[in-house]
Amino acid sequence: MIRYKRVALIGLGLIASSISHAIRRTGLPVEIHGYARSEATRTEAARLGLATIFETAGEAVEGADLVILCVPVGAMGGVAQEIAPHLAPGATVSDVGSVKRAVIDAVQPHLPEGVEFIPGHPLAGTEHSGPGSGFATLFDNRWCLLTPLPESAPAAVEALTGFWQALGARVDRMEPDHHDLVLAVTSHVPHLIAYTMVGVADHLRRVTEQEVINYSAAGFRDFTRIAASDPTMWRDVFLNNREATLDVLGRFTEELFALQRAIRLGDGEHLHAYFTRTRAIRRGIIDAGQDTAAPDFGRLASAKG
Ligand SMILES: NC(=O)C1=CN([C@@H]2O[C@H](COP(=O)(O)OP(=O)(O)OC[C@H]3O[C@@H](n4cnc5c(N)ncnc54)[C@H](O)[C@@H]3O)[C@@H](O)[C@H]2O)C=CC1
Ligand SMILES: O=C(O)C(=O)Cc1ccc(O)cc1
Repeated sequence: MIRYKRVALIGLGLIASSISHAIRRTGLPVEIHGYARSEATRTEAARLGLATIFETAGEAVEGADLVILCVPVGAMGGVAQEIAPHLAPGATVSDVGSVKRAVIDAVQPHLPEGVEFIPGHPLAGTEHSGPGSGFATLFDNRWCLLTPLPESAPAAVEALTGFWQALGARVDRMEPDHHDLVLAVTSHVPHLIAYTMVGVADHLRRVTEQEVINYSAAGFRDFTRIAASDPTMWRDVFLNNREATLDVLGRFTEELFALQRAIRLGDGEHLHAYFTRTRAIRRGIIDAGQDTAAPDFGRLASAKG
C-alpha cells in the first residue's frame, strides 16, 4: 500500500527509474518528481516519462511526502544538504545506497527537525546504469532492508515498508553496522573479487583478449558481468564501507592462501572438504527460494546462521 501522494527521486539512474516504473505499475495516483545532476540525464528521464523533472534538487522535493536519494553513496551528504531547506515538514527522507552507516553519518546532520530519515537498501540491481536501464519488476520478490534510526517514528517506518511492498519487495529491518557487514560478505567483497579476476585476465599476456572472449566459461562470464558495474558507484561503496570490507577481505585472503597451500601440497582432502562445505551454502540458498536470475544477497548471511 502506497500512502504517499508525491514521491521525489533524486538521482535518476537504474534504481530511481526502476522505482518510477514500479510505482506506475501499481496504477496508484502517485505523483513522481525527479532531479539528476546532469542535464543529459534529466533530458533522457523526461523523454522516458519517468517523472516530472526539475532543474534543481530543491524544487524537486518541494511538497513531497517521500524523498528517496538514489545517487552514489559518496554523493548522499551533498544532496541532503542541498534539499534540506526545501523539505516539507513531516516528510520522510530515505535512500537506496548500498552502504548504510556512512550514509547515515553524511545525511542525518543536514536534515531539519520534523523530517523522518529512514535509510533503505533494495537488494536488487544489475550491472547497468542510467535512466534507461530501469524496469518495473526489478524489486519483485527481492529484499529491501530498512535500517531505521532509534528515533524513527514507527508509523513512518510502516509507511515506507508498505511502499516497498507495493513495489514487489520483501522488507526486513536491520541495524546499520550489521547491514554493512552482511553486505560486505554477500555483495561488496564478491564484487571486488570479480573486478580482480577480470583484471587478472586482462593482465595475463599469455592469454589473449580474444581467447578470453571466445572461451569464457560460465563462472568467468558472471565475473565479467559484475565487473561491468558502474565504477563511480562501486568506488563509493568501498570508500564508505572500508572497515567491513577490509575485515572480510582479510579473511578471504587467509582462506585463499590455505587453498593455495592445499593445491601446492596436493592436499585433496582439504580441497574436497572445503568444496563440500561451500556446496551446502549454495543448497541452502536454493532451499530458501533465493536462486533467481540476478543474485540475491539478502539470505546468504542467514543461511549461515
Ligand atoms: N546498481 C545496483 O545494482 C544497485 C545500486 N544501489 C545503490 O543505488 C544508488 C544509485 O545507484 P544506480 O541507480 O545503480 O546508479 P546510476 O549510476 O544508474 O544512477 C545514479 C544517478 O545519480 C545521479 N547523480 C550522481 N551524483 C549526483 C549528485 N551529486 N546529485 C544529483 N544526482 C547525482 C546520476 O546522474 C545518475 O542519474 C547507489 O547509491 C547504489 O549504491 C542499490 C542497489 C543496487
Ligand atoms: O547485478 C548484480 O549482480 C548485483 O550485485 C546487484 C546489486 C548491486 C549492489 C547492491 O547494493 C545490491 C545489488
